[in-house]
Amino acid sequence: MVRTAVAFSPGHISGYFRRVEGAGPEKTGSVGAGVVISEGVRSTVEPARETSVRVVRQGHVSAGSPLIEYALERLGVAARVTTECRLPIGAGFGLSAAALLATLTAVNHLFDLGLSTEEVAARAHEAEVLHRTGLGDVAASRSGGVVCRKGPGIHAEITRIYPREPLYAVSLGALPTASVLSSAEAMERIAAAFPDRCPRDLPDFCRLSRGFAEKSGLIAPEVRRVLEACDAERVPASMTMLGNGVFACGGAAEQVLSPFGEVYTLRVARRGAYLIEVKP
Ligand SMILES: Nc1ncnc2c1ncn2[C@@H]1O[C@H](COP(=O)(O)OP(=O)(O)OP(=O)(O)O)[C@@H](O)[C@H]1O
Ligand SMILES: CC(C)(CO)[C@@H](O)C(=O)[O-]
Repeated sequence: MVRTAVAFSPGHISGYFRRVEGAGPEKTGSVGAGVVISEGVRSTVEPARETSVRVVRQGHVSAGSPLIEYALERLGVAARVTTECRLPIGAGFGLSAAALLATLTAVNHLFDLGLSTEEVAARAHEAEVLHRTGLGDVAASRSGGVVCRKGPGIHAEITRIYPREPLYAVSLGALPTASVLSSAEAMERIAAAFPDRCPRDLPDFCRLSRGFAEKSGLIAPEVRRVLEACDAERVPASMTMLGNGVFACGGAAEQVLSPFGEVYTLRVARRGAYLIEVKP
């Protein structure tokens, strides 16, 4: 029987952020706030002669993931990797970071690399920043909660609160993170829109995020229509950063979002990436 390791990492919805450029990927990232969510990525790995990645979502399989391939090469290992998720990719659910954290957690055990959880996160963060697929998602998804990141990278001070109420989200399509992070103009608008405080609770997170989204100029017309429907029912809501999607909180949110697509009911995660099993 082939030795196999399986791990899971929660995803992360970023509500507002500001890029922080440091000397090298370790000190580069973002400050901001987001919610680590119960849904994420499950990764199954087994040793192989060459690395290959299969990305499975709702029965649909695609091949390849440059950032996972990069991270495994840096570790000097080769594995057959299968990632599985329910949420859509590229839609602002932080799945690139979750795929990295889950895969590297599994690989660490599969090959007995002896990396600490901090080293696993450092390598995932490096791959994210270099590929421009995220800035603060790895730091957030290392643990659970509604997070407020006060510095860039995985060593920064992060506060976490754990509300029990769910968050609801719909996706209207992908918005490749790299396309926004590569635009100097978008980064300037984003920096000017940054609300300089941490959220008190989930509704406060939604409101601070909305103020940021409005000023950032990132809201596409189809996202605007959903936000207007939320406003009409006084449901606090904002845009998933960075995706064409909306998250909302409060009892009426599910009903208000439902005409616009599949509504995901998301719990605030209680913990970060973890190993599920190693066999045999
Ligand atoms: N589940 C996954 N398994 C493997 N690779 C993934 C997965 N999700 C994302 N990726 C990698 O990340 C790239 C997309 O990155 P992007 O940052 O746009 O998506 P995301 O992380 O889902 O969304 P966001 O960062 O906007 O929250 C994909 O091209 C793929 O290489
Ligand atoms: C850049 C970003 C919005 C992409 O999901 C996220 O990584 C963040 O908040 O830094």
